[in-house]
Amino acid sequence: MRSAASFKLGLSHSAATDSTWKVEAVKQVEYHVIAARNLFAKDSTRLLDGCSAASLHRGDRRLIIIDANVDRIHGDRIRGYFEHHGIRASFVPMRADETVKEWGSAVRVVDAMNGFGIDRRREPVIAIGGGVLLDIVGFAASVYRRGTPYIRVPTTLIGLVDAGVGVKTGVNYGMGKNRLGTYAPALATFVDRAFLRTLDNRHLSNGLAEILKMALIKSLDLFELLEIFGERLIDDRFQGSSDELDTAATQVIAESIHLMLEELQPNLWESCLERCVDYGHTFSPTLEMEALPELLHGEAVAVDMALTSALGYLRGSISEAELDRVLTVMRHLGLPTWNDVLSTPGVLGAALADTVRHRDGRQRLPLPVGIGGHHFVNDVTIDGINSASALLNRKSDELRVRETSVTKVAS
Ligand SMILES: NC(=O)c1ccc[n+]([C@@H]2O[C@H](COP(=O)([O-])OP(=O)(O)OC[C@H]3O[C@@H](n4cnc5c(N)ncnc54)[C@H](O)[C@@H]3O)[C@@H](O)[C@H]2O)c1
Ligand SMILES: O=C(CO)[C@@H](O)[C@H](O)[C@H](O)[C@H](O)COP(=O)(O)O
Ligand SMILES: [Co+2]
Repeated sequence: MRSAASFKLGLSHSAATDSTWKVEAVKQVEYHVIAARNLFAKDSTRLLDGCSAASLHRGDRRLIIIDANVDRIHGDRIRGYFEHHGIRASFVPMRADETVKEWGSAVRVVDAMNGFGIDRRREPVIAIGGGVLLDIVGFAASVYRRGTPYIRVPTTLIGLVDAGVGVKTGVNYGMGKNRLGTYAPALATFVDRAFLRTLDNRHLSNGLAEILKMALIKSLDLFELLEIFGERLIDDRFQGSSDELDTAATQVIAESIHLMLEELQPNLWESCLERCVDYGHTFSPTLEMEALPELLHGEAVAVDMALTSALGYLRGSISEAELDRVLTVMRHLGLPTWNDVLSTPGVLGAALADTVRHRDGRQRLPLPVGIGGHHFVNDVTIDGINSASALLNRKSDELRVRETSVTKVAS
């Protein structure tokens, strides 16, 4: 018989005292964001080869959760692709917009996984759709059997540059934006801007808000690209109908993803809550939910960025000329700089208070420094926000008047 002393244990503890065990483990994470034009063209093997983890060669069937609108427009082509490559694909079309980004939709995905009898490790769920669909499917997959692999194919601009590249999943709960969620990277995301051909102007503008966010806090170069090409990229739906627009579309999307991943990779689990990518997301979660369905996600982010740019000007971190330049670009990109929800009594204070709870008791509020820089502040007061809101209201009115007179002169 072995004596107790002969057991070799990996964890250390002292038998002489009441024991406590400390467990430390590191989880290695690897995922891929892969640019792939015309992903579902029959001769494209990008999705098949993808990367070893996301390869479709493992097993010959797949569960595909697809945004119902995307299915209506692109479904035949996508079905044809899987048939062509001998993969038995089960399609589950789902309505996916902010008003149904809720627990019940996640349950529908869980039901689909149960119905399909998904093989937990070798049959990644494929999510095809906008940010809402990706967030819902990612959430459901991450809790199903405590984690089932999934692959993302974003079909909106927000999906391509933001919702498809990070590790956050979630659904709204009550008035709480993304109140239920997990950190769960997809195996891979395939970024195919051909999908943007069928996206309407408003949703293209919506995605440009998140690109503008990256520009305002990190890159004057990207901001200038948006100034020069923003409107034309919307008209062209990022399809690259000329060499110049093709280069601009590629640069804007790639740079935005790159800047985002630069911030995410060292802080994937948000152990540091001073995140510059939270810019535009201090007041907007509350504004978006209060105004739902009037404000899209990117529009609420734009209103927040306009407000905090005005605040930055009043605090001396950006000049008035820079503030005007930012507001002008927003308008050119088809984004609002104002929404009346800003005037709802108490809403800005409540929004800040909720964000402070989200950021472990401090504001950690990213504010612009010039265009392309940022710093974090913790001393914003309600009076300061109200002054910024009043200034923004006035400037937004002036912009509208100027736009109306320009339109009159043009007609
Ligand atoms: N997880 C993250 O890190 C992250 C990051 C940014 C945003 N988000 C979330 O993303 C959501 C917003 O995503 P969104 O802007 O993509 O909205 P969305 O998913 O609601 O899509 C917008 C609309 O476009 C339709 N659609 C999708 N693709 C289309 C296409 N190719 N052609 C025509 N119509 C198409 C959809 O059916 C929908 O009606 C928000 O809920 C936001 O919180 C998540
Ligand atoms: O909107 C999102 C994620 O939902 C992104 O654009 C953004 O970069 C950040 O993740 C936001 O700051 C949101 O963070 P959180 O409030 O969901 O924690
Ligand atoms: Co966002």
